[in-house]
Amino acid sequence: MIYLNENISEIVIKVGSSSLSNENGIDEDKIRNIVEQVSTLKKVGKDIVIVSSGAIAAGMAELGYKKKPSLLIEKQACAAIGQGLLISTYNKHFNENNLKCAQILITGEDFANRRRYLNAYNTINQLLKFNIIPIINENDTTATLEIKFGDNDVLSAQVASLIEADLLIILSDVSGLLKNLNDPNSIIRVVEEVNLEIENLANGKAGKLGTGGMNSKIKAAKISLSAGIPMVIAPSYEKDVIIRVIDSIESNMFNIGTTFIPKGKKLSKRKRWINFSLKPKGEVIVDEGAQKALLSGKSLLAVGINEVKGVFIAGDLVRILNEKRENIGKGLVNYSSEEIKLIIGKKTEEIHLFNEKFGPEEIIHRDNMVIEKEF
Ligand SMILES: Nc1ncnc2c1ncn2[C@@H]1O[C@H](COP(=O)(O)OP(=O)(O)O)[C@@H](O)[C@H]1O
Ligand SMILES: N[C@@H](CCC(=O)OP(=O)(O)O)C(=O)O
Repeated sequence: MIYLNENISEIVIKVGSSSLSNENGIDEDKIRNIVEQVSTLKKVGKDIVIVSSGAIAAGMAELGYKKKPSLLIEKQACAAIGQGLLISTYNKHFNENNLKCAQILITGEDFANRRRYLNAYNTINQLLKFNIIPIINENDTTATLEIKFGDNDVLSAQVASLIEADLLIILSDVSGLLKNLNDPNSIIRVVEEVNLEIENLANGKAGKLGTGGMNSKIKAAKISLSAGIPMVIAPSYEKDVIIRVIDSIESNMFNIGTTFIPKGKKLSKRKRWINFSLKPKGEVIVDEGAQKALLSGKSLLAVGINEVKGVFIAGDLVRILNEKRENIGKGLVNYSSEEIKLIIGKKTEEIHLFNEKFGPEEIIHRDNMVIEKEF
């Protein structure tokens, strides 16, 4: 049965390396199977964006690697060799189904730059209008460790959040999130909150061909849920898995994979971008009064700041910590670390007295702040 509910019209499908390759490189049968399911969904009017791994695995096979190389530069070379092969395989099978696909390669740096982030959004949207299936991968050849998304699970959740998709499906080589890796029956069917107990289930290792492992799928779930988007980790090897996942959500049966259901408050798109696409460049330590003000939704003023750490410029993201060094949240600063040091603990009137050029009174405006409150 094909799901026709209009509520789920935009779907991001992440395909892990093990779901499309084997020790000999790209596994055409696996790709054909995914492409055929996507084609079925396109016929009933769904918009599909694929986030596909597999470039490194494809390149490894070409170079005769038996296991994943450890050096980043070797992986980058493998990805450069494999990415073309990967896309041409998708292209061949989509063409057989009278569909076209497009390649998009992005890095974490692209998403950290708001203009490029919005450009990515516009391009994906235009492709969808053209009825073309965007196939996104991290640009492994240019992404170094500091600017990497790290894995495609997180990238797929960022993409789902960017286009405000209705559903994110992560296809992998496991039946879902397991309590015990050796017992497929220990699957958790529904997760409503990604708490420590859930985070601790991920054992930190990826499979032979994968990169992110379960850790990164849990990180992806946090991003997806903060955007109000349900996410399902599902077994790519099950017949008609994508269509069954959609059915499982539609019927509230949750009978395939692990479904993460959004329950909490949804963050605005801008706050999601601040929270998940940018890396903090420093820290501000605030006093108790400021902590209270921030938790009740106010902006951060100089008077509540005790200390500044790191070197940053206006517009950078910084962490906000309390006096016990517990995390309160993050925000974009209106001033550099050097400027803030000059006005720490001062009231706005005092600051204006000695520097009339002083701009906005907020060091971090509440619209540019995300409260995380991990204490
Ligand atoms: N609690 C868990 N439940 C299921 N899989 C887990 C868990 N903890 C770690 N894993 C590992 O995560 C792997 C899937 O991630 P990964 O190898 O990155 O695959 P993919 O290429 O599909 O992203 C599984 O094969 C499994 O070894
Ligand atoms: N960008 C890499 C994939 C990295 C990755 O996250 O892999 P996986 O854990 O298999 O989804 C590639 O194309 O090989």
